[in-house]
Amino acid sequence: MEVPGSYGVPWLSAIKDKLDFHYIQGEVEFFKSRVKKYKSTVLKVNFIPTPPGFPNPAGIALLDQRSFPVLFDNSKVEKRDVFVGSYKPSDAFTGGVRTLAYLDTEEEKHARLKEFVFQILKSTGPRFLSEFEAEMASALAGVEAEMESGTKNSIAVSSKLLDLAFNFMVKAVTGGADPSSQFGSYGPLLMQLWIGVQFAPISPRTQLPAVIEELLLRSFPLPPLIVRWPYDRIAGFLSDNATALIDMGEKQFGLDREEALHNLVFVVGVNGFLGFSRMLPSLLFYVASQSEAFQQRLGGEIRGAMGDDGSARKFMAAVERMPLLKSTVLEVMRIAPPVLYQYGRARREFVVESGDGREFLIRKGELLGGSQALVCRDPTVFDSPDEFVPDRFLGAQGRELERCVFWSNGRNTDSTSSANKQCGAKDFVETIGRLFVAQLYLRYESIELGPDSKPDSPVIKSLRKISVATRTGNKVSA
Ligand code: HEM
Repeated sequence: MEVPGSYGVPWLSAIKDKLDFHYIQGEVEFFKSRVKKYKSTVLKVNFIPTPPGFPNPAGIALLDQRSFPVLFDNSKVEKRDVFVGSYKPSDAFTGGVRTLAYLDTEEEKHARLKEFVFQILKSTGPRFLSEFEAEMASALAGVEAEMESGTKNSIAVSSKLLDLAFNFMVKAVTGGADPSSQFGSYGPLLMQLWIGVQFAPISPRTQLPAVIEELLLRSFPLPPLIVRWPYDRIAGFLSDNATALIDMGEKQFGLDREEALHNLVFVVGVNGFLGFSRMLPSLLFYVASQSEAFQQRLGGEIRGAMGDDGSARKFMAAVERMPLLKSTVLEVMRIAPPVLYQYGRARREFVVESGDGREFLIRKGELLGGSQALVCRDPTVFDSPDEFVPDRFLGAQGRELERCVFWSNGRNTDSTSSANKQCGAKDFVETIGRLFVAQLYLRYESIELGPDSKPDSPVIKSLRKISVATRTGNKVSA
């Protein structure tokens, strides 16, 4: 059967669709309204970015739990230069190197570079956790000091979480080199500039007026030269301080030093910093938005498993004894996946089946894309899909559902490998998510957010520190 939907009038309809997507309907309604109109969860759409600067927006959206996973089938879908749809930022953004994210599994370099990333995680794994723990303690101390100064009623924490994401990633890969010694407090800003300009045409809505955003950011690719200076500074810092990893890339994986370096910058900046700068605020938002009773229950589980020792070492030993923590973090990844879209291009002609059992013909070369925000809320799989239900993944039935969460470019029950395109740090990311929440509730009994909090920008109104009675209770139960 032919895929329903229409691309409309060349250029004009694509531009109208882009305006709908960003400014008129919004990203979720854009897809939902078209699903309703064409009565199909597999349909033709114009993806962003669009003409004039980006001439090939036509694609097929896969918006249900049955069709979406075809994107992870390497025999049918290729990922060569389709990291973010039809848009491929110039290699000049990454020192002239075409980095791992843009390589298909059939390219020989893909497996080598992915193994390099696995080895980075393996060789620096414990360091990632301890740097995270130290940076988080310092971020929370900063929030508490601001609260105690009494000058503000509530504290916006997004910028502190950005610092946390930046510092722990950079310190972990450099073996502890302090980025503030070179960048002062501007490290995260340099990284944001580089990422922002590189991905401007497909970025979420900014705070700029729509017309300016449209003309400035979304009409044509921006020249890499604009962010050459911040990029060179970050790459220079890693080149000077992450020599052990670059040596490893060269000796163990036969990479060119420049290739190892620029892939490392991409991993630290785009994969790590950008990913965590989206994930940490939404973790805080969803967990702290729950009732006091839930926070007590979650905190009780964490403190019961870990006692007073909040160290990363103790955390790893106790992690399997915290099922509610695991379920809660996965529910945040389901309701607010940090990366919203997945894309691929049909390697050959094949048939895809939609959630309602219809079969559609996909032709070789067609651009395919899915919205995790919709697929992870597919009502045929998840009860109350728009509600945050932290217990969702508990028990045997809950464990069955884990396979239907897709934040990592693969099923949550799949394993990343050099033969697939799943996030190279899938397990590690969930571990950091759990460590983050555990650190919160080892320190606080409950957290109250201000009414102007949003998932991407939580505002803390009050923090109730662990009482002596709770502490004594932990010692008894630990
Ligand atoms: C919250 C943090 C993170 C999130 C949400 C995340 C998510 C993702 C997603 C969705 C992809 C697939 C992109 C695509 O091709 O469509 C991906 C790829 C990848 N991620 Fe992550 N990631 C995170 C952190 C990290 C970290 C810390 C590392 C490494 C230290 C990492 C390493 C990678 C690598 C190497 C790939 C490319 C895999 C390949 O091309 O085969 N990620 N990540």
